[in-house]
Amino acid sequence: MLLGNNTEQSDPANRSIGGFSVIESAKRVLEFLCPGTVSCADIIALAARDAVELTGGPMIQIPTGRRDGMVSVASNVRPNILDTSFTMDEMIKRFSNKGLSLFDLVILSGAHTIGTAHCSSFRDRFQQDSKGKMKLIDKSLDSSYADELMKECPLSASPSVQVNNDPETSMVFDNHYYRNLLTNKGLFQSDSALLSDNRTRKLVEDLANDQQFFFESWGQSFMKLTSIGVKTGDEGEIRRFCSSTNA
Ligand code: HEM
Ligand SMILES: [Ca+2]
Repeated sequence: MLLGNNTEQSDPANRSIGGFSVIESAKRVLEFLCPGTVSCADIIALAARDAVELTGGPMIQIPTGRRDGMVSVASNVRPNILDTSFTMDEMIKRFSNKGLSLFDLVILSGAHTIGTAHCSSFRDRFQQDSKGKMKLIDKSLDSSYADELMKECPLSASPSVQVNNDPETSMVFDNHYYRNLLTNKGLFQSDSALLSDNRTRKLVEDLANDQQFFFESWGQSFMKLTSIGVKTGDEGEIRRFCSSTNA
């Protein structure tokens, strides 16, 4: 079972993930043309790869042949992802558990150059006092940026309100994310941490100054990301529908 109580999708950390119907449509076409061949895991990896290219990022070739898992339990979610509140050491640990380096952490975080976030993922970085004035809680956040965020995310805001991750070029895969970090305008605490930490500051500066360097590095780190824990051979299966296992 992949949907419903206690599955990976049911964990609140996964609540904002969308696009499942798009993956299912791609699967429908593939099953019609070429049954039992392309896994849902491959479709998702290729969709992520294509999203980067379609928004102006680097073109990357990645291997296919992933097989789909048969087990989905909510308790597997939290230990395998990061939270925006993590310290640098916690992030490094989670990444190294997957064979990813400190370099990969800085490069892959650059994905926050596109897309959006719900207010709840950064609202604890500032507070609104009784007069409506912004009080900065996290001093690594630029206060005028925090002011803007508070206006977009007032306490009265609906939980569905979203803001752009990279306000000026949220639809463009560029190195603007790193430029934002340099001016203390990282949206999540986990973004700001990359500039605050001595181990990663220089790399952030280099990426902010050299988009080509970001694009080349992205190719390498994304390749590693899409190779983690891949099932091959007789492990798993090729699902017929991405929303359920075959059995
Ligand atoms: C380093 C640790 C990371 C943390 C703590 C983190 C956290 C988050 C959070 C909280 C959001 C907003 C979710 C919401 O409120 O709707 C988000 C959005 C996003 N993240 Fe990350 N993320 C991390 C790494 C990554 C990586 C490695 C990638 C891709 C390689 C990535 C790609 C994205 C994208 C594309 C969005 C925007 C999604 C959308 O527009 O729907 N993130 N991230
Ligand atoms: Ca951008």
